[in-house]
Amino acid sequence: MREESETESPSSSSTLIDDVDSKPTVAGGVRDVYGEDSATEDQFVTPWSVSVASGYSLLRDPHHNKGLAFTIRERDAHFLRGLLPPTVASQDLQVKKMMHNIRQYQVPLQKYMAMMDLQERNQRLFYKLLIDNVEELLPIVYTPTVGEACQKYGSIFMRPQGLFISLKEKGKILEVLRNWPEKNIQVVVVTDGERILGLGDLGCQGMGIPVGKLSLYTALGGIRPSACLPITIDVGTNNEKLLNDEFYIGLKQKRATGQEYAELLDEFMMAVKQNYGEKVLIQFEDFANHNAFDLLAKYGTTHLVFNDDIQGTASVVLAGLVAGQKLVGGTLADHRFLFLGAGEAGTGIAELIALEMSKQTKAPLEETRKKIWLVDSKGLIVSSRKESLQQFKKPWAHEHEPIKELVDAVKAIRPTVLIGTSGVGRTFTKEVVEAMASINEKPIILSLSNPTSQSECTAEEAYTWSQGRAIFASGSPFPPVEYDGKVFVPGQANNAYIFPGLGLGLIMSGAIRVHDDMLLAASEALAAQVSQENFDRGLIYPPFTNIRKISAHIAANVAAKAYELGLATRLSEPKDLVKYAESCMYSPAYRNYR
Ligand SMILES: NC(=O)C1=CN([C@@H]2O[C@H](COP(=O)(O)OP(=O)(O)OC[C@H]3O[C@@H](n4cnc5c(N)ncnc54)[C@H](OP(=O)(O)O)[C@@H]3O)[C@@H](O)[C@H]2O)C=CC1
Ligand SMILES: CC(=O)C(=O)O
Ligand SMILES: [Mg+2]
Repeated sequence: MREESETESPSSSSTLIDDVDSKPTVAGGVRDVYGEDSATEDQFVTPWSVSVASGYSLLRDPHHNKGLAFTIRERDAHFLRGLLPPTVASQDLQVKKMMHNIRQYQVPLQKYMAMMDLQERNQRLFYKLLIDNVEELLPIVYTPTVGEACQKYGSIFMRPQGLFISLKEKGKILEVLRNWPEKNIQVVVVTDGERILGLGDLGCQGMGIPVGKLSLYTALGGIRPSACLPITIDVGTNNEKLLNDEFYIGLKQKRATGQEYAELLDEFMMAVKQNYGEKVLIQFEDFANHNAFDLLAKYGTTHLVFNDDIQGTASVVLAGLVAGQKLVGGTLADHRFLFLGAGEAGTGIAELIALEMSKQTKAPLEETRKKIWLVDSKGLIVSSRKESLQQFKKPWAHEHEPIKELVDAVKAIRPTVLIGTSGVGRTFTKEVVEAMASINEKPIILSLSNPTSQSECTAEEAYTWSQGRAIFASGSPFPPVEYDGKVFVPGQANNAYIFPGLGLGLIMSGAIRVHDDMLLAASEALAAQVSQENFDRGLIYPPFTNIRKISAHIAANVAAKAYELGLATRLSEPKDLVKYAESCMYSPAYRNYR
């Protein structure tokens, strides 16, 4: 019975999982994927039938299509003769050709569309391309281009991606989930589109974000594409432009709030767990902060949930700061931190830094928090504002006179680290960066807001205004900068370093809950991947080129923590977790068809 499988103890579920433990696949907690055994007599079951794709339909099946890479033998065996020109090409040659084609496009959005088209046509080639050219293609399938794609989503897409669940599906969400062709889902990335990057409320068009994030789960973290499910929950939009746009693809109504919103989300959360089991990872992405913190708190105790903007961002920034100590010296507790932006990313990062400091120094969290200051749209967060602050800001309301402007806050707090999480571009002005540079020999400046247009400052501004002394990283990538005869390579502080490896670690250990210590474990693993060569170039993050290796190390550290905390349900802990993580990873190489 489904009810039994959901409430079974970790040890009983692991007995079942142990059957597949020996296989190098990323196993989830989902059994009886077709619902055949668990259905009672009064429940309906689906009459599943399995067919073998061949001929014309094989060429149009993105999961199995290989295009010109079908061998002559395969062409004969699968009725493809005549449907393809005579040449047989290797996958490597196909990659070369696709990269050549993509580089012809001058406009990033055209490259994005070419990539999405490839994903719909030949999935393995898409992932091979992305894995082999990750530095070049990440800015296309992810920030910044994905932001523009979301803004224009309604008009650029021919074929829908992911699953759309709107208010109209209330009461039927389980049925909607069952419309998705894959049954063995391990990771769901879900948004309600209200805070898409720093672009605000894009409603239903936010779908580009879960689609993009899950492409990275596969390319960077090795989770099989068939185990990934992008979902957009459409409760309306408050974006007037979209509401008045005849091509808008979502519900044309103001956002549902309060009980109506909560009930839809609750039905969704229950349906996902019922359909995919309790070990399906649900990643909340780009929700507005007035829902994000509550959803995380509410479902953190009942589901395997993780908020990428609060927790993933925190983990990646902490890693950069820990690594950065090699460049600036001292320990975390020797620093003072100032944030512009006190929302999900800002307070999430602040809390994880305070936690790590507390672990390192044994000082209570209330004490370590005092080294961290945040500025929101009304100015410095101080105790005199406490009554009117949102809950998640209250821990940061320290004793200080009110300050309105960031530059004045920099001068008063004298931070060693300045972090931008405001979603507002060009807010780290020349005056602000110069103030940081006058206080610190090597100011750490992180402009985390995405996409590029919302970055608090550009790499060029950070290096120029600090006379080449800033240690700089940004949420969206910037090209290298030449200043005073020296080339500076900015790093990318983006949660894309963390969530794929974190997800893999959770899945491979069969974790049932996400714990803050796992975020610290992920940070530690990422920081350890920064090489001396990276430090010598002023970097506090390793390049994305090695991301699969990095993800394997993150996954191993996270899984080890899950075992240590008793949150892992796969009881036979692999001896070498890094090797095991690598062996679990999806490979996009073509398979031979019999
Ligand atoms: N690099 C990365 O990996 C990540 C980057 N981000 C980026 O961070 C940005 C913020 O995201 P998130 O924290 O979720 O957003 P939130 O909406 O939760 O928070 C934004 C915060 O910025 C403050 N703010 C807005 N305008 C100003 C201003 N002009 N001056 C000072 N503060 C201001 C808001 O103030 P108030 O509370 O008063 O309204 C709020 O505290 C986005 O651009 C997002 O793309 C997010 C996650 C990961
Ligand atoms: C990177 C990311 O998650 C964001 O900007 O929202
Ligand atoms: Mg996000």
